[in-house]
Amino acid sequence: MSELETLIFDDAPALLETAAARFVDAVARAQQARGRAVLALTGGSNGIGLLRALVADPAVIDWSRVDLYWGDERFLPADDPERNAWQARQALLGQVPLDPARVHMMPASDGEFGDDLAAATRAYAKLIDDDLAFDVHLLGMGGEGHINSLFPHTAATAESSAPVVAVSDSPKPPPRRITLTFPVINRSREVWFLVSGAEKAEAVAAAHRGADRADWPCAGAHGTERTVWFVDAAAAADLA
Ligand SMILES: O=C(O)[C@H](O)[C@@H](O)[C@H](O)[C@H](O)COP(=O)(O)O
Repeated sequence: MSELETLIFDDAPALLETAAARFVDAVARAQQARGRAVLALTGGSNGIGLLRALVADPAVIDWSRVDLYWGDERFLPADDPERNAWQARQALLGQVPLDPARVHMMPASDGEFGDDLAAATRAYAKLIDDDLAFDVHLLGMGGEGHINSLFPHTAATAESSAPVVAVSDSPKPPPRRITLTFPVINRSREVWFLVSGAEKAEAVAAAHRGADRADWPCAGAHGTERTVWFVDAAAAADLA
């Protein structure tokens, strides 16, 4: 039976402090149980804020046994500061002893596949084996409830088999993106939402009442073992 935990904090810094401590613990537990920790990172202020919080004491994690993937990415040149991977590298990844072979960034538009979004998407899908389950999949969330690049009422959000899809017309710029889908998000052992701000309150409440994921994508993401909502008081304002 999967557990739902909703943790409410005064503000985003308090939320990130606790999420970082729990992250360290989750990585250690996964490494102890299965020899490695398989993680899906996310962008946004809190997704990157969590990585920044970890840089304070990086030695508490055995980075050599961490496998990193991304929940979504903007299909832009590798050195574009809008890319989640670029921001993650600045925040943390450039400063810890990761095994480069275990850092699976989504392709950039000036990489191996050039500007071919479909080929880049297929290549990333090859990395996501049927039995790959993230120990922790981090998620930020937009005010309309999007997670990764799964926006309300879109084909990517409705996808029920492909683990990775291309988005060519994202309602939020930039339009071209690559995203993991619900079939793979929902194989994760733990799904963690990192959400702050009053503009997120309606979506937080929709997810907690089990809304339809087509309307509120955030309502469709669950860990097989645990789903944790780290929210600040403003984002929790509409919870019963
Ligand atoms: O895909 C994007 O264009 C955004 O970066 C987005 O997905 C972001 O991660 C969420 O909107 C949460 O962002 P915050 O953590 O900044 O609220």
